[in-house]
Amino acid sequence: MIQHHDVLAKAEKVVPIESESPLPSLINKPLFRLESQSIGWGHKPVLEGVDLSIKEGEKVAIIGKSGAGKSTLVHSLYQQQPKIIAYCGQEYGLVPSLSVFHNIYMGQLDKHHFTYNLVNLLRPFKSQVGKIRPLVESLGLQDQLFQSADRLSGGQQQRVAVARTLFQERDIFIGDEPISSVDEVQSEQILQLINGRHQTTILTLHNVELALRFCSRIVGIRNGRVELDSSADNLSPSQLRTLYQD
Ligand SMILES: Nc1ncnc2c1ncn2[C@@H]1O[C@H](COP(=O)(O)OP(=O)(O)OP(=O)(O)O)[C@@H](O)[C@H]1O
Repeated sequence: MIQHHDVLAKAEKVVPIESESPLPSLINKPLFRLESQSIGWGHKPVLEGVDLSIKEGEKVAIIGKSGAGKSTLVHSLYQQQPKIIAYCGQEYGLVPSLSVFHNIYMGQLDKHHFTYNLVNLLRPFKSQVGKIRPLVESLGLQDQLFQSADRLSGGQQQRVAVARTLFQERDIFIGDEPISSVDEVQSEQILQLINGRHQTTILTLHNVELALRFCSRIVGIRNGRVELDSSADNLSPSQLRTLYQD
């Protein structure tokens, strides 16, 4: 369980900032705000002194070398408002014996009655197949729609996990390395899909070129701190690569 340490005693907890406006869609309101926050696991902080405010409509890439604390940060953000966030973690969490269709359908399991889900498990409703088919086509999985997940390659499994997260149709998409196992072309397709379906996205990425192309803001983590927080317009790939140096 991620702990928000009170190392900095008055540090504000990560809380959604309530909009006071009757027209929230017209205002670039903060969804997350961290102030001098220490974040870690158990009693061990991974990140300290984190100041981070993320507003509706932002597309944020979290960059940093392996072990820097990217997952720790995005998972702590997810924990703040899990009901409005579609979260795609590094572990795919697929049910191996179930088909691609059924694994993706699980993204909306909570929207239907138990009986409906049971019938759909045994004999998929045409309406649900009709909703999921375009998604699998856009991810190049149309030939695997009724293939069980345990017969997929690693990259195919990752695309199913992304599809299941997209199928949740939530306001905010948080992806923890959602393109780590797919090729460059598929990476672009996935990032286009995520951006096309969500106004607000927070992605941990290792590909700095794609981060600059698909995200409007780059947050760089190094040595347990947020070392960079800038508009993507002002940055080059070589500048981002310095975050990977010791
Ligand atoms: N579930 C967990 N329980 C305890 N410690 C954890 C857990 N997950 C990560 N950590 C620790 O937190 C630190 C940061 O890990 P984290 O996974 O956030 O880094 P990362 O930047 O996402 O790395 P990667 O790019 O390899 O995914 C590491 O020291 C790691 O051992």
